[in-house]
Amino acid sequence: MWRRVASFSPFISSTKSSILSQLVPTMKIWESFTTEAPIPVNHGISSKDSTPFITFVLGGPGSGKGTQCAKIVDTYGFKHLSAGDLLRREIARNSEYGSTILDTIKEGRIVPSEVTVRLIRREMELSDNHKFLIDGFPRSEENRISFERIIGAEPNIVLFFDCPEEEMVKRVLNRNQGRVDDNIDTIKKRLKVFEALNLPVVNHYAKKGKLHKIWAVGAEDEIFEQVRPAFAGCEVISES
Ligand SMILES: Nc1ncnc2c1ncn2[C@@H]1O[C@H](COP(=O)(O)OP(=O)(O)OP(=O)(O)O)[C@@H](O)[C@H]1O
Ligand SMILES: O=c1ccn([C@@H]2O[C@H](COP(=O)(O)O)[C@@H](O)[C@H]2O)c(=O)[nH]1
Ligand SMILES: [Mg+2]
Repeated sequence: MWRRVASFSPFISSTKSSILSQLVPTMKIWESFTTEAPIPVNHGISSKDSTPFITFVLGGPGSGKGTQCAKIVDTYGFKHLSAGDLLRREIARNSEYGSTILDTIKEGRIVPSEVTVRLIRREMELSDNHKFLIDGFPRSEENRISFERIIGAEPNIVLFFDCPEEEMVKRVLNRNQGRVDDNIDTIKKRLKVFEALNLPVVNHYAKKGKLHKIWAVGAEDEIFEQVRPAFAGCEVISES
């Protein structure tokens, strides 16, 4: 059943246009990152034996995407690619643009699409698996369009974990994984960005009949029971 995406948030006061203007750092900062090894347009990943089977996993901060992805990996054998983890890895390995990515994450903004898609594409190319769970991406229409242009593929399935804001805030503040963005100031910013930009992506895939909306409140196993039907056509590798 469809539920209304959380709105009238106590944290969300800015208009969409003011959010949009704050989202990405000036492109100049990223110019050399994205041009030093250009991503061929329409490159695709056609060198792999199998056509990729792509699942996008959407939902607000703390909605439980990572938690449910672990179950999907165990049960259906997907390769989990968390866009946030790939960006955090760039920070951890002190890559040339790690500090700019760090600043963007601290501000709860969105890293330019070409940077993120390039990281995702690299992981897809390196993987022997052809079933991918892309977690926390695309966060905006611009992200979505960039992925489809650069990878040359659309997702087969899109999961959307729908969770009330109060619950998301509570979970993120209790997460205790030492993430630089798990603090109330950054959470407010992340929620504003999510509210402003997520819905068009969700609507796009709903119109295409690819969206599986999941009520993300309750026990983790109960939530996974709502996830299973989305993968009805996939082989079960382990009953969990
Ligand atoms: N159904 C649930 N009920 C209560 N807590 C949960 C549930 N699912 C996950 N959690 C907890 O909430 C926190 C956030 O979960 P998780 O990291 O999976 O969210 P996420 O959507 O990946 O967040 P982010 O977008 O910030 O990466 C974790 O501490 C996790 O253990
Ligand atoms: O596609 C993406 C994914 C993530 N980010 C940035 O990383 C943080 C954390 O992401 P999580 O999915 O919660 O791990 C997010 O707030 C963004 O700042 C991004 O820019 N693009
Ligand atoms: Mg996560």
